[in-house]
Amino acid sequence: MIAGIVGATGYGGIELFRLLSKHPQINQLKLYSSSQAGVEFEAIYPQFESRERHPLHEVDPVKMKEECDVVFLATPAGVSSRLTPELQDGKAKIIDLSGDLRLKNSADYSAWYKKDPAPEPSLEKAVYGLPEWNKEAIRSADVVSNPGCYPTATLLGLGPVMSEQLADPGSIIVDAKSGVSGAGKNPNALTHFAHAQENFQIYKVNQHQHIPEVEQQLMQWNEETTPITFSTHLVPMTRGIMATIYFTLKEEKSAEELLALYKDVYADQPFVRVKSEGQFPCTKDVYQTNFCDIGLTVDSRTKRVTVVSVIDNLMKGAASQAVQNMNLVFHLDEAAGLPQFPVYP
Ligand SMILES: NC(=O)C1=CN([C@@H]2O[C@H](COP(=O)(O)OP(=O)(O)OC[C@H]3O[C@@H](n4cnc5c(N)ncnc54)[C@H](OP(=O)(O)O)[C@@H]3O)[C@@H](O)[C@H]2O)C=CC1
Ligand SMILES: CC(=O)N[C@@H](CCC(=O)OP(=O)(O)O)C(=O)O
Repeated sequence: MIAGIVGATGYGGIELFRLLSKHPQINQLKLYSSSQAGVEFEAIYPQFESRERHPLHEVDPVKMKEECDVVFLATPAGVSSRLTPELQDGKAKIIDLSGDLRLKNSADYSAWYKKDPAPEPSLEKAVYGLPEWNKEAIRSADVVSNPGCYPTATLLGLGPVMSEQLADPGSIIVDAKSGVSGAGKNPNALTHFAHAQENFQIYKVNQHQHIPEVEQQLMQWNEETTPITFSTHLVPMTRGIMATIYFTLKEEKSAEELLALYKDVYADQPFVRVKSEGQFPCTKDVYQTNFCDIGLTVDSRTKRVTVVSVIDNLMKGAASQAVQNMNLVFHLDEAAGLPQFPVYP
């Protein structure tokens, strides 16, 4: 198969390059760049030097949709909303890593992303690529919209209790933290080393663009969903997301009962690992993997549940989840080309 990566020079694109280079079903990689066509990928990133060279090609959807079997769009918001309509009627399947195709209501996209939305036919075609909850639809999709990094951790942490109508939706508070690579390769005032190191910051308070994405999926599970509190923080580390999620239950349950539910729901999902009682995950447990690790407890005094969900933002939060989706779209082994264990320590 031939895979194309648009935005290959960005953090998500580099991670796709690394994974797809070793994927058993990919025999050729075509890389596209909007700013450096003609330059070789290895000239920009010599750490990826090998016997093979990868020239960066111009972003030309007419060519791409016929020369590739699958095209990954690892581009900033506002790009795939324009590229997808031109790409979607060709041979290539599309997997978009940006937020452009995730929100079914285009007014929500305009309000939260402050950009023009994708056209309706593209939004209608796009299948939300959270494999653990949407596998069958992904298997027959032509266009997959890869979930956001924070929503991946949050939704995997909330899915079992929301789909079983156990959590009181109005009580949900998500306290999420991300490593700096979540902001992409270009530093800004928030992510500049001198500001971010030895610092811990909250950002986009009540304004994060992932809020409507999380609420959209919660609504699928429970129509009584109301707006949630969702806070994001920048941690001075490179990779990793931890979402600490708080809510109350509609009826009393012990941690043991909830863990049994989570283990049962995710029993057949190769990339979700539920911890044993009293154990909680940390971001290094999933470093450079496609895993989401989940731990939880119930506070016997407040009756509040605490769920802790961790992922690697560049992997399960972006590139490796995109490869997992590609595997499903092409009916391959869901784990093909994905690392089994974290890099540790
Ligand atoms: N970083 C993360 O942890 C996550 C990122 N995402 C999303 O994935 C997408 C990629 O993120 P990330 O890799 O971090 O971002 P980066 O900023 O690191 O890279 C984006 C790449 O997109 C390319 N690009 C920029 N403008 C255009 C354009 N107009 N047309 C085509 N390509 C363009 C650039 O490459 P070139 O100049 O060579 O074209 C750039 O290298 C974003 O939408 C992001 O929000 C989602 C989940 C997690
Ligand atoms: C640390 C950091 O800045 N993270 C980014 C994640 C961006 C992202 O993944 O954006 P989309 O999913 O909307 O494409 C943020 O919070 O905006």
